[in-house]
Amino acid sequence: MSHRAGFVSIIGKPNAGKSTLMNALVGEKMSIITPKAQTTRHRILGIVNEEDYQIVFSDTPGIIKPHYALQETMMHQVSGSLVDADMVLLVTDINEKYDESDVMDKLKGSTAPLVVIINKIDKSDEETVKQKIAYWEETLKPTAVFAISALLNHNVQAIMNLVLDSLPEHPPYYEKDFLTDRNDRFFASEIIREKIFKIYEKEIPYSTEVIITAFIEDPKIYRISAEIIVERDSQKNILIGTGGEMLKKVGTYARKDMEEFFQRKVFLEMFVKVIPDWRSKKNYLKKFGYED
Ligand SMILES: Nc1nc2c(ncn2[C@@H]2O[C@H](COP(=O)(O)OP(=O)(O)OP(=O)(O)O)[C@@H](O)[C@H]2O)c(=O)[nH]1
Repeated sequence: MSHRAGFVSIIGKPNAGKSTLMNALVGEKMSIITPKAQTTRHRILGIVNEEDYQIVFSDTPGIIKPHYALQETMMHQVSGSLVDADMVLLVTDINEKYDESDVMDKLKGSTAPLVVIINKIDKSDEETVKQKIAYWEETLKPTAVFAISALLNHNVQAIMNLVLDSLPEHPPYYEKDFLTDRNDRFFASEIIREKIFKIYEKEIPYSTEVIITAFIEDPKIYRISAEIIVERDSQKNILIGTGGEMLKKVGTYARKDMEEFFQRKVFLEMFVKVIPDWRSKKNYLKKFGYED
């Protein structure tokens, strides 16, 4: 029996709904989703396996003009995901302005068929949807344009059908029981990071990195230790909160999500550590896995 396989790269501006779409396509909560921009820092693969095909979706960080070293490595990951793509899904937010010039720049290097996704139509009206479809057809001359709501899973199947129709004949790229290229440690740290993005304001989430320092898999319980890295003492104080109250909240929510994700009881301990300006230091970025 013939087998088809390919890479589908999901790109777009921060907050357009890339992670939500990937999760809807893959059907698992793989990429963390929060209302704040730039949540996704790494390229993450989500793999859909069936007997006769394998689709490798890759969710990427939102496209921006980089201001510090961490953002530079994030942008390299976007370019990397375009190189081997068999199809590119450009996700746009229907309620955002038309300026997508940095996105267009990134696309210049790509020869894969381009599909424009107009997302969040649940927050719009028919007339605007029509205008946006016309705008994207005219501007990018894509292979197709879809108007969807990733959040409500509206019209997501139509994208899936097109992806399936276009998938080239190829043996599987990954083992058929592989769902992602990331391990349990990665998801544990992403779950903690998601809670930090949800609970804290302003610069705290962007100044934070989460390192899993221990992950012990006992048959009945996972024992997980994490270090939360911030850039300054003042951030450490905010993160911990009066009497440790805020950090406790992070821990409680994160543990609940981990228990659901891993289908195990979880014991979670967290420590906060200051590394001044880690986001601008190449050696720390490398250590934290941001190397290209
Ligand atoms: N109303 C509505 N909200 C959506 C939809 N899709 C995503 N969102 C919301 O938009 C926000 C951003 O979604 P994400 O999926 O994290 O966006 P992203 O493009 O991956 O963001 P970055 O990681 O910052 O690049 C979240 O609050 C989502 O719930 C949609 O179809 N409709």
